[in-house]
Amino acid sequence: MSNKKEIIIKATKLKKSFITGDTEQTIFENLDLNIYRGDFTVIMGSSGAGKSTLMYSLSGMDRPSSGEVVWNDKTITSLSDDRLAIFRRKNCGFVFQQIYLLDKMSLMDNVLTASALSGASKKDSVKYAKELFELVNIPEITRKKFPSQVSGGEAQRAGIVRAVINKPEILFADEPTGALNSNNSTAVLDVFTKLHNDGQSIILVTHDKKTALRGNRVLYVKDGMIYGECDLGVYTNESKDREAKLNNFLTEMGW
Ligand SMILES: Nc1ncnc2c1ncn2[C@@H]1O[C@H](COP(=O)(O)OP(=O)(O)OP(=O)(O)O)[C@@H](O)[C@H]1O
Repeated sequence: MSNKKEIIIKATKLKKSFITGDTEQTIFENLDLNIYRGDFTVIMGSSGAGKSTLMYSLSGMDRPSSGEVVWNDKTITSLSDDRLAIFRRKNCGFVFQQIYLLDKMSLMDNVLTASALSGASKKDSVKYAKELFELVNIPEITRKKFPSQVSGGEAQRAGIVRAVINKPEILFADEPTGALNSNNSTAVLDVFTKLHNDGQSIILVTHDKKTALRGNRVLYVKDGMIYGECDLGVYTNESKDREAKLNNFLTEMGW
């Protein structure tokens, strides 16, 4: 049997620059990158290095200035805005540091609203939502609460349920534990680990080493390119070996 990993995203010669006033700032240029199915890919790098910008280009949330992003056989960089929005809705789940749940709806209704937009049947969605709420450890009583009535960790876990309810090909996360305390953070990271163990492909941007340890592949963005990458192997627990490997890698990268 071949161990060759299947590519989901192939990015070629990506360039992204922003023009502010009369100054052009190039964030990355000539960047080539493959993202593989089933990987938990972590993007690290110093503040302002372009981690989020890269994630936005890969997911179609933003367009690169030039270059190509191909998902399976679909070149998303040449889709119209409308088609790109449909593509994203179908293929991407997003989790951010800020949790954008709708305040006037229960956690369950927030999730069901997201699945209704995808055209899934209500019965199937309710069944799957219940499974996911179990997975993220949110009991039935809490699912009926409004976002203002739950903890930050519970709200973020519900946000993750909403992000994966439509079975996205890739779950994208940008500092998903950035606003959480240590216990809530661990509970959220445990959800990412469970999803990854169930086969979910994940791309996550973080500054945090503890978070990065949950991934199996760490990319380091620096000087407008993927400066280095580290194969951490699959997370089982925060073993000293993986931690040492990540520490050495980050030192090499100039972290
Ligand atoms: N819409 C925009 N207009 C102009 N400049 C932008 C825009 N978005 C990002 N930038 C610039 O691009 C650079 C990279 O930003 P980005 O948010 O990708 O960095 P990052 O590595 O994720 O940083 P951090 O870790 O601090 O969140 C920054 O210098 C930022 O100011």
